[in-house]
Amino acid sequence: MQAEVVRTERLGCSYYSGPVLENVSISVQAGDYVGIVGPNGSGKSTLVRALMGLNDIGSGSAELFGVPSERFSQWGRIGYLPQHVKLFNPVFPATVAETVALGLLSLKRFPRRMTRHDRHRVERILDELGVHDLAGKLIGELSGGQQQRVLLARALVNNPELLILDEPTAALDPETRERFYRLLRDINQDRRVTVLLVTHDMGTIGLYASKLLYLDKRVLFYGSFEEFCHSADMSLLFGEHSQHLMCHRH
Ligand SMILES: Nc1ncnc2c1ncn2[C@@H]1O[C@H](COP(=O)(O)OP(=O)(O)OP(=O)(O)O)[C@@H](O)[C@H]1O
Repeated sequence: MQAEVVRTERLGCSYYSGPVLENVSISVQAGDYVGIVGPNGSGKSTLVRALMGLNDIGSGSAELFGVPSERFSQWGRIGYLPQHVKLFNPVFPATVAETVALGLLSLKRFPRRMTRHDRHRVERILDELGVHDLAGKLIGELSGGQQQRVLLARALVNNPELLILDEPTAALDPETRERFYRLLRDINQDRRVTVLLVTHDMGTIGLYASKLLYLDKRVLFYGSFEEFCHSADMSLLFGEHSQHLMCHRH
């Protein structure tokens, strides 16, 4: 049996303005690549923020690696790339290597020192993401796509088992976006990292993700792409043309 990485049971979240998510029940298995889609304001970011302990859970429950989220503390097992990461100011005084090293240091207790092994890990991940030659550059001098790769390197430097990304491709040009998606696919397939990816790239996500979560304050669909593509309910919801566009792989 595969290990369960994320489980929510009738999860609900509210802001002062009212409920945003209701009755969300999902189970994510190790190795899954879940595309989380839905219209603006449908609660996608709220869901991943609730999993990360950044939003309160109003009702129901969530578990990470089998541990109730309120008691979960092994944050090194999760890499998180939040939405709207501000691109860095050109004079921000940190190099690429230092920015990635922060991903390691932030999980250490005081005194927060880099070991030789840590430096090696930073170098290796920069290499894997193809930004090794930028290691000594100031992060603010890089293009948006390069900065996004560096932020992904920071999220990956602890060798997380689960990677949660909230609209990571929003600022990328189409070519860089494709490359980013291929990179994530390789991370998911070669390293067996479980991926939860919030996106509006409805036409692209079908090429890469193994499961689809369609949210609109509640779960409208959760299952494999095969199920999605053969669902008459989803044809009614999206229209056959849009469903076909998302299903070109299947
Ligand atoms: N901090 C907050 N305080 C109050 N309301 C909020 C807050 N954050 C989000 N909301 C509201 O909650 C709802 C869901 O927002 P959320 O950001 O989760 O949606 P989303 O599906 O990620 O949207 P998008 O695709 O536009 O990024 C929206 O109506 C939003 O206005």
